[in-house]
Amino acid sequence: DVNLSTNWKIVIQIMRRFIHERELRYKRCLTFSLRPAEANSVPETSLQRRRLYKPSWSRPGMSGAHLEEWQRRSFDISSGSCTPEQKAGAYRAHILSIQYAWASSQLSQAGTASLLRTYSERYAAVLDSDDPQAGLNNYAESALHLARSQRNHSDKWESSLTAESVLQIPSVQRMIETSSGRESFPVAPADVDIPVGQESRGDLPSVPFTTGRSEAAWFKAAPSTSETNSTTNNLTNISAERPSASVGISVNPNIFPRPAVRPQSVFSHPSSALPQGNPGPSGGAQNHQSSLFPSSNPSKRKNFYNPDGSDGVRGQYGGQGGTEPRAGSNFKTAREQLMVDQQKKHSYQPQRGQPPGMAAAMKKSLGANRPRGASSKFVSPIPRQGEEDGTASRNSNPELQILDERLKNFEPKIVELIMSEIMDHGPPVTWDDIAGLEFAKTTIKEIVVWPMLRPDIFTGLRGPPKGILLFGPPGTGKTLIGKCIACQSGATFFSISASSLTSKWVGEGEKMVRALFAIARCHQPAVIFIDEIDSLLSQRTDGEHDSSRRIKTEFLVQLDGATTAADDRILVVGATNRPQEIDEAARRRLAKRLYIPLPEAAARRQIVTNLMSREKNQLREHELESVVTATEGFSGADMTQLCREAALGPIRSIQLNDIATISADQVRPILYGDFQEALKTVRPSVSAKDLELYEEWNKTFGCGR
Ligand SMILES: Nc1ncnc2c1ncn2[C@@H]1O[C@H](COP(=O)(O)OP(=O)(O)OP(=O)(O)O)[C@@H](O)[C@H]1O
Ligand SMILES: [Mg+2]
Repeated sequence: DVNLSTNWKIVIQIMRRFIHERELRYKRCLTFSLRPAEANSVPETSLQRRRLYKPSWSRPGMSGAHLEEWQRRSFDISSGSCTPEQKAGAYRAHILSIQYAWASSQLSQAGTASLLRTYSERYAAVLDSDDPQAGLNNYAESALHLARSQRNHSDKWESSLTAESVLQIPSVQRMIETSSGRESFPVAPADVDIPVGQESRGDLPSVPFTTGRSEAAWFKAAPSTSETNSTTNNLTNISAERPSASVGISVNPNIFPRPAVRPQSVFSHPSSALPQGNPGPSGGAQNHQSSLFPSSNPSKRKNFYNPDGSDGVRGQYGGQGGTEPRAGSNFKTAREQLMVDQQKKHSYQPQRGQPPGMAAAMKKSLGANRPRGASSKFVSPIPRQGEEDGTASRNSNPELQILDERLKNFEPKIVELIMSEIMDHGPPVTWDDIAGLEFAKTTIKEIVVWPMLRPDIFTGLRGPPKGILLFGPPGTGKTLIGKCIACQSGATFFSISASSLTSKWVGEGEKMVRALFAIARCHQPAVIFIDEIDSLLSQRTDGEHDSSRRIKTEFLVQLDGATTAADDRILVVGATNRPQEIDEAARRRLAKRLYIPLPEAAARRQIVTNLMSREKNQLREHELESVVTATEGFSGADMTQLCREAALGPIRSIQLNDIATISADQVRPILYGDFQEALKTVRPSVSAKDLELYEEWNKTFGCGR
């Protein structure tokens, strides 16, 4: 037994030695990049050993320095004695070296891709592993620690800043000023929504917007001002440095695709991504291995390390965790592009409550394409993208939901058609552009403009009427007044023609009228201007077509019916030169019936003066008086026509041959003689008999003095 045990001891010793030798050989292999066969035959003499052990990197054709580094790290990693941090560091360095080797054309693309895949997997494994011996899994922890450590700092802001006081900050003021200079900040819709909440404050040491409230506060900034808007830049930069989830800045993707980065992958720019310990989804970049490198062109390869990440590898490594575009990258996914398109579609709206003179009137063809503004309350029920996207900011606004609710029973097509009737801008018309008609202008200002300015005073009995009728001979400025209301009232202005409310489909016409009033209710205060209203609200007769009758009925009901709320701020303004044809029920509802007569002498003088002030003329005072006297019975439109005709006089006096060559300042000024000539051809368009009818109707139904 004793012998046997001695033998066993010998066997065990031999085995130990064998194992030890194997280990040594293995280490030699690793250290000197020897093939196992070479390592087997270890020479005895030191000279032989030195020759054989001469590291492979010093052999010709090998990039020694890098390979040595490689081998050393490989050894570190495989020795089993290194800490997870060392391991991760080594793998990271490996990845850098591989990238470097590839960039300097020392490795083939395929080889690089495969090496990168291998090491990124290992690196990710170390980072992700929960095992405290073998893995780190603390990158989130360190980020959170960072956030927590700065919380005290941010708490100071909490006490001093509120949503209101943010606007007092000089940089914000500057930003607003700069932006308002470009007309983009106050008008454009909110595009970047930055909720700064409790969790996020710690990560935003340089963000000046902290409300100190537990709920998110939203600060809105315009996108197009990014170069001048330093605060927005700040925010964007911060968001670019850290993933949005941890920073707490969220940009409403439905409105504006902010330039932010996704969580970095291990392949991202080495200096920014790797040391932060947040490699992002480890598999992310692996899926992009095949398209890892820009090309085999060395010059392009140099872009690999392009620090701004706008080109080269960084630009190409999308990662797969995020949905937002990278900073500095123009790339947009189809979804992001769709959002941008939607944003463009719904980005501007006529400003209700806008100061007089800011809006101007022009009709647009398609309401759906009309951009809307920041203060827009209306959200067309058509797209509803926000709901699909779960866009919180839009849907959380209860007012918008109510508006949607009100319009949900209407077909989107009809809503779109009505929306297209809203006039939002165009050549501005001021009250001074309307010559004469002082009584009408004052009354309209009383009814339309003042109640908009002081709705608190104009209540109860002082409340404005629901309808105005402008009647009078043709060309006296009824439509002009409508345009002026559109510009000056500050209300949402719908310019409706009878034809836009009629349809070949039975029942469609009434629906249109209903939709019109529903939308106007959503856009209060609103003015619905119906030019040539006689065609829409003519007297109801027996032989009349059923559909037009129903439209009229619906109109009357909407204007003043059981469902009409007393406090609705919708004003219907009708204009006609055939007031006698208007239905009596409609007449009652258009409570203020204002006669728009032919211009008096003073008004005619004003029209001529206004028009002549824009042209070169030598009309003396007494000559002007003669023109005014000679144009008794002319309407405003006739006066305009007369001036146009007179203005052609100087041109007519030029020889036909000279017309092609003469310069504009060589054309002579307009003279009294031209007016005399013009008066021979321009005649008043309103007859005395017609005038009598208007006078008569005005006496019977008009509200004039
Ligand atoms: N009071 C006015 N002051 C200045 N210009 C006027 C005035 N009235 C008419 N005009 C000129 O006549 C043109 C036609 O006026 P407008 O279209 O308002 O007439 P209207 O009353 O609507 O006519 P209709 O009843 O035929 O529709 C205007 O574009 C304007 O140039
Ligand atoms: Mg008109």
